[in-house]
Amino acid sequence: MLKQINKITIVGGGSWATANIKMLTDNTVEKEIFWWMRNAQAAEHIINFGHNPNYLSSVEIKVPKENISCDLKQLINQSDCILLNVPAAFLKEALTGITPEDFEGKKVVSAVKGIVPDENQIIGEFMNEKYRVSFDDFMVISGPCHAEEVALEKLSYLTIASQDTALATEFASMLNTRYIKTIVSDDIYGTEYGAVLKNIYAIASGICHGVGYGDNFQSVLISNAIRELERFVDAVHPIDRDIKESAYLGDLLVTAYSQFSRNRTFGNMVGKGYTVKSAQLEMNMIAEGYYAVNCLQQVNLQYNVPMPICEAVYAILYKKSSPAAEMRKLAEKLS
Ligand SMILES: NC(=O)C1=CN([C@@H]2O[C@H](COP(=O)(O)OP(=O)(O)OC[C@H]3O[C@@H](n4cnc5c(N)ncnc54)[C@H](OP(=O)(O)O)[C@@H]3O)[C@@H](O)[C@H]2O)C=CC1
Ligand SMILES: O=C(CO)COP(=O)(O)O
Repeated sequence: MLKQINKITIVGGGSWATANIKMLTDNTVEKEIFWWMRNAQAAEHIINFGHNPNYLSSVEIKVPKENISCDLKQLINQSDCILLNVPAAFLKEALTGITPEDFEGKKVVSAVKGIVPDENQIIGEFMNEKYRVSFDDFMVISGPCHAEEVALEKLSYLTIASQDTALATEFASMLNTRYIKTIVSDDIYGTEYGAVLKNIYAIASGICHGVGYGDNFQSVLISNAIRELERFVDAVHPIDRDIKESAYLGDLLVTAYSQFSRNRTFGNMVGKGYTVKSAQLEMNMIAEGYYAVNCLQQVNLQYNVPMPICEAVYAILYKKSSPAAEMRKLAEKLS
């Protein structure tokens, strides 16, 4: 079958974008990679020294110098596939000046694990509604995988989801390496919402740790979290899915327990008494779950799924509820 993807633009300059660049350029399937980031100084540094100065700086960047730019429109127009990798809260800003025509005939991949604020849409819905990207041309990269472990070439598994599983299989073949294995799925909604929710549960896990709960309680929290996640994705998009698969349970586990998790680290700081603002300032990175829990409250107005863990995190982050008191209340609702 004719190859559909030949030229890929990665949109974003953070850790996960850097890790995606590494995977795509370590993989030997023929393709050309372009890289957009908003930070001109960082782009200049990468062009001169071959390393991202701000994120995963040990990774050697093998993108041709002339393919790294801050001009997104030009890069999109040169590509047949666009991989979105900025945090959801900044996606609209990153796409300023880009029109539906720019995306015409292109494949779009989301490596974002968040909800677009105000629109309260997952990335597939947002790209479909605002940029007329058909769900048949849309893919999601997810699964339990921290950028830091990709940098260390630790064996990791990614799930590529699309309605068009032949397209997902083609894209997956461009990520496989000695240290990356890929799984193909057709569950865009479950994969996107699963990734959004696990970030919120990782914040809950961090908060619990921060206020002093131990491993025994953590495991009860996470076993309740996977049931809450399943209730929600089944309500939004009821298909036959096994929530124990790596894209759902696996991603929840790695984010809730890993030392590398931004969401867990952020929650831990909040549990220890940092304000939301000071925790955010302390981290050079973005905890998507902070934005997502606010959007999710809105989305769930349609579905009314019982979500006590999300509600507790929302109350702590947005209503200034005491983490210790909120977790004590939550503990009464877990089983
Ligand atoms: N890191 C990981 O292991 C994984 C991350 N993801 C997902 O990838 C997405 C990107 O996250 P990640 O790469 O980790 O991000 P990081 O936390 O590593 O970096 C933050 C990114 O956000 C950008 N940013 C910060 N503030 C602003 C702002 N005000 N306006 C515009 N952009 C801003 C930064 O740009 P700048 O450098 O120019 O400030 C940078 O690109 C998220 O949805 C995340 O959930 C998914 C799987 C794994
Ligand atoms: O999605 C991730 C791991 O699969 C990354 O999670 P964090 O953003 O919490 O680091």
